[in-house]
Amino acid sequence: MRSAIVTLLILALSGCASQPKQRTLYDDLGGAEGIDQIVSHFINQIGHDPVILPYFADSHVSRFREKITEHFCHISDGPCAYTGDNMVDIHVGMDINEHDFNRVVDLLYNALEQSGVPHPAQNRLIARLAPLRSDIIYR
Ligand code: HEM
Repeated sequence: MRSAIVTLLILALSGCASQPKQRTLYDDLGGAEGIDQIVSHFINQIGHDPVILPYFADSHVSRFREKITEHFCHISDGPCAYTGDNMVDIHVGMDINEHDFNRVVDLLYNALEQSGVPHPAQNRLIARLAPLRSDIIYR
């Protein structure tokens, strides 16, 4: 009886060990700390870009930081809910063209590079953001 219980315990424990948590894009971006760093570099990139900065003239950096952090976390399968506005509502009235959209993507690439994110993870994040393009441009 005792050995049966021990066997069951061992089986239960090895069952736990054989199901490791699936590695997510969030993990590959460096988790919460990594995304914090990416967002800091991204905001810095925007702050130095003469074409993109004017779009943010009336924005609150602290809110943008909080919501874009949640957004990147959520879209990369991290443990966060996105509590900001939807993509259309945010960008409506900005009349963003394709050129400026691509420019923001380039700024994000720069931020990912500065944060030391490996290239495959950079491309995976951008691939998840790309489908949002039609909600953002010409609104
Ligand atoms: C895939 C690309 C993009 C994503 C995922 C994205 C996402 C976001 C998010 C999450 C916010 C904060 C939402 C909130 O406050 O509730 C935001 C705000 C903003 N975005 Fe975007 N965005 C993108 C592209 C762009 C582009 C291309 C521009 C301009 C060229 C832009 C300009 C802005 C501005 C100005 C704000 C601040 C709005 C405000 O303060 O009310 N975004 N964006």
